[in-house]
This record gives sequence, structure tokens and C-alpha cells, in this order.
Amino acid sequence: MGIRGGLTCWRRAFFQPLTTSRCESSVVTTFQDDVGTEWDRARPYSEVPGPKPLPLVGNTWRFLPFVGNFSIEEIDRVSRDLYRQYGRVVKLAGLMGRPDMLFLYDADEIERVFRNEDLMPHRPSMPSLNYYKHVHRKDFFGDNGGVIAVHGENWYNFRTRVQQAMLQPRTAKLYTKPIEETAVAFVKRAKKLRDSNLEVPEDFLNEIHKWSLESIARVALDMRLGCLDEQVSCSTSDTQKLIDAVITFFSNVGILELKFPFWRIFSTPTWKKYIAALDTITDISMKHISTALQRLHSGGPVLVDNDSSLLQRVLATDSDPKTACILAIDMFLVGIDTTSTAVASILYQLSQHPEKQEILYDEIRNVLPSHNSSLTAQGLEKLVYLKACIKETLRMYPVVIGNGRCMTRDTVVAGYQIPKGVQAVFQHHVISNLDHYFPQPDEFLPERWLKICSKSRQGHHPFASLPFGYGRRMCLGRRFADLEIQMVIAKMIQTFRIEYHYEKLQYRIHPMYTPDGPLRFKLVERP
Ligand code: HEM
Repeated sequence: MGIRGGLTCWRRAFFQPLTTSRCESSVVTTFQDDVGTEWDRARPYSEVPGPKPLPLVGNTWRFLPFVGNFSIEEIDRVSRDLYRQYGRVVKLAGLMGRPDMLFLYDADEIERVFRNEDLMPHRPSMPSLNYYKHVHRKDFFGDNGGVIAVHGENWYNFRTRVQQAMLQPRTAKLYTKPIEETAVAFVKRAKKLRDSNLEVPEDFLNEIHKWSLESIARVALDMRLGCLDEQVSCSTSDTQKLIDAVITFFSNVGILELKFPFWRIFSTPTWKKYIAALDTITDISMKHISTALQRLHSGGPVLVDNDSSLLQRVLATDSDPKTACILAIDMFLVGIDTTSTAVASILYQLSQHPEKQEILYDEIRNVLPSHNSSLTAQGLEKLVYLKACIKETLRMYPVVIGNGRCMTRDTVVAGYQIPKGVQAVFQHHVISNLDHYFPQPDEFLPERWLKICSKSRQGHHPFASLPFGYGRRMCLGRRFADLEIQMVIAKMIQTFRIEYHYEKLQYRIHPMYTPDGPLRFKLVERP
């Protein structure tokens, strides 16, 4: 791939005034008119506090090694420092090749942005993936790019086609059995992997990734990949290639997005690795979806009833098999690392809080009296403490540390005039660890999610901890993620007491917010 788009395009990308929208949403109304005096009363954009950009290099230099102190792996620390230094709203301007960012640390303001969002909200993420889908592999995707890194009408049309099937609780419930089977296979494998000290190997996270991929494949492709079977657990299998490709994708996307975007000009080594990983994900997904489709069609036309799978439902609303395939690719892109990181983090937190683990064990034992008892959808509903442990982990350590929206119109935020095109970034990992929103924020207290108090149903600001996002672009896989996580944690805690006997782990962006270090859990079998 040579120089892309020519000099004119390059100049446009870098020197376009930052307040001009690069959002692709086509429904931009002038919020300014609606709020009238509010806009006039608000303080000008230039007064939003934040680190001052330098001439020519703006603030991008802060992400450079040696000279800058904004490490991408430690963006959580950077974000906390910015909050301490500048307060609840911080502007990061002068980022070459990308619009200004507005960091928000105020749940009321986040609520306001979310509640005012357009029909086609723009989540500012992954222009590099957008480029891959719309330019590099236009041959494959055409105008049907899925939802990840897709905006405007293309996003809206795709989401409308798949949303009902993905978010209907009934659909997720249909997967209780296969997801339980996968969780049981994972527990068996964990048991086998232990050494004489009952500890799992250093790369246990990779095993969790395999569990996650296996679970998503049951949902997206209606098939068992066999990720947890011994004979396919080798580095040359499609399964491992898919896991490696997803990890390569996530490890490089932050570099491509936040550092100086050389990839827009020529093929950097990072860009090449990234493209190769995406090609692997696309090819392997296509291979499996074709097999799944042949299997489905071999029984005649696809008819939908209450027991139909997600794949059958999607095929019934859209007969073009590409839609099911592209949905599967998106699920692989964002449904593996997120869920496995959450599980790693929850297991680690439970190992650090044995007294909470015992409360959870008692709850699970009541619902699942024997190791052979099956965990049904009704059984899962009774596991309220389990859900509280999951929420509490995601409050303290949200897997996706920040979310955001590109302003599709001029808007007043936190008393400032924020022009269209600016990217508001909601700093959830900072907010949900503030005393103001969650008293004793450093304490792991699942009980706080069980209390019912006045301000909201759960007694906390509903926009202070939003691990799955909110609104029209909310996580499309949330129901499946909930089911997978609850199931595997229940089965693990039912089977083992989980201990961790090494130095306390720090969390790092890796590329999800992950406990940083080998997860050498000691798994002591319960009677
Ligand atoms: C613990 C696990 C997960 C977490 C924490 C998580 C978190 C998120 C977040 C924060 C967003 C952005 C929402 C917004 O902009 O408001 C998102 C979007 C999305 N997630 Fe998840 N996710 C998880 C698992 C999954 C799974 C398992 C799948 C697939 C089965 C999935 C599919 C998606 C998709 C397709 C989107 C894009 C939606 C759109 O832009 O329309 N996620 N997720």
C-alpha cells in the first residue's frame, strides 16, 4: 500500500479546523438554536481547562516515548492526573490528525450528553478499522460494514437489522445450555491444567480467551469450535490464530489511534500487523459462517420459531449471508477480549476478597446443590450476589475504561460552548472510583449493589458506572456477555476456592483494563 489519498487529502486530514465536524452522522440539527440563551450564557470553548498544545506539535508530543508522559498503557493514570489538575472537564486539543477530545468526569454532564444524543450517535472509535472496512476491504464489506467503527446511515441500517435479535432477553436465554456446556468444559480444563501445587500456568489468561471465543462462536456461528479440547489447543489451529489475531488487533489499535497517525501516509509495521490480524479474523469468520450457513440451509429454508438461534433470526430478517458474517466478525472483534478480561478481573478480585467469595459460594450452593445440577435461566436470576460481585468489579475496574460520543451539533457541556466535531470522552474508570459517587470507593463492596436507596433504584448515580455504555449505541452483546460471565464464574466458584499467593497485581491498559501479570491462581477443589 503506498501513499494514500494524495497530498490534498493528507493536508485535509491534518489541517482541517478542529471544530469542523468529522462525524459522519447525517442528522445534524443545531442544538444551539434549541438552547438559545443557554449557549449565549455559556463560557467560550477556548476557556475549557486542559494541557496547553505547543505550536506545530500540539499535544501529540505527550504520547511520544521519552519526551511525553502520556503512556497509552497507563492512560488510566494520565486521565486521573488530568482530573486532579484541571477538574471535571478537561480539553485535550491539538492532537494531530484527530479532533479535540473533551474528557468528562461528571456523571450529570455525561447523562446530559447521552440523553441528547441523535438518532445516529457517533462513537469516536477506531478510524483505522473504519478505513479497513470501507477502503482497504471495500471488496468484502461494500456499504455493509457492521456496527464497529461504522457511523451514520450505514451503522443505523445494520444495527436496525440485528438489534432486536441481539438484545431480546429471550434470544440470550436460548443459549443457557450451550454456554453452560462451555463453562463446564472450561472448569474441566482448568482442573487439568493445575500443577502439583494446584496452581494454573502463567498463561491462564489465554485459556480464558479460548473459553470466551468458544462461547461467542456458539452464539455467532451456532457451532462448537473446540477451543477447549486438548487436540486443537495448539498454536497452528484456526482457534489460536483467531485469538492471536484479536489480541494483535487490540494491542495495535490504541497505537494507531492515539500516536502520530503515520499509517494514514504509509504502511508502518504496526499498520501491517494490524491489517494482517484483521484479514485473519475476516477469513476465519467467513470460513466458519459459510459452513454454518450450509448446515442451516441443508434443512430447507430457514424458519423462525421461539427456539431459533441468533443466526437463524438474523438470516430470517436478512437473507444476505454477508450480514450474518459481518455481525459475527464484529462479535469476534469486540466480544472476546472484553468478556475474558472481565472474567479474569472478577476471578482475581474474588481471590483477593476471600470473605466475599465465601458469601458467593453459599449463594451458588443454594441454587446448585450438587456438581451435576444444571444452572438454568431461572437459577441465574436467583444469583443476586454473583451479579453484585460482577458489577462491583466492573465499577472499580471497567474493562473498557472510557466511552465517548462525537458531538454532532454545537452543545453546552459543563457550562462551556462545545462545538460540533469535538469528541466527548466519558472517563468512567475515574468517575466510578470517586468518593462523591461511590462512598469508600477503594473497598470491594458487592453489597452496595444490593441496597435500594432513594436517588436511583440502586442508590447511586445511574450514569456513574456504565460498563456497557448507554443509548442507541449501547453494547449489542450485553445480554450474551452477562450470560457468559455469570455462568462461568458460578461454575468456577462452585468447583474451586480461588486463591492468589503472589504480589498484588496492578491494572494496565493491555489493551482492555486488565490485572497486569500472570494469573497464577491456586484452584482448591471444593467438596
Ligand atoms: C464484559 C464484556 C463487555 C463489555 C464491558 C462491553 C462494553 C461495551 C461498550 C462500553 C460498548 C460501547 C457502548 C456505547 O457506545 O455506549 C460496547 C459496544 C459494543 N459491544 Fe460490547 N462489551 C462487552 C461484551 C460484548 C460481547 C460479548 C459482544 C458480542 C457478542 C459485544 C458486542 C458489542 C458491539 C457489537 C458493540 C457496538 C455497538 C454499536 O456501536 O452499535 N460486546 N461494548
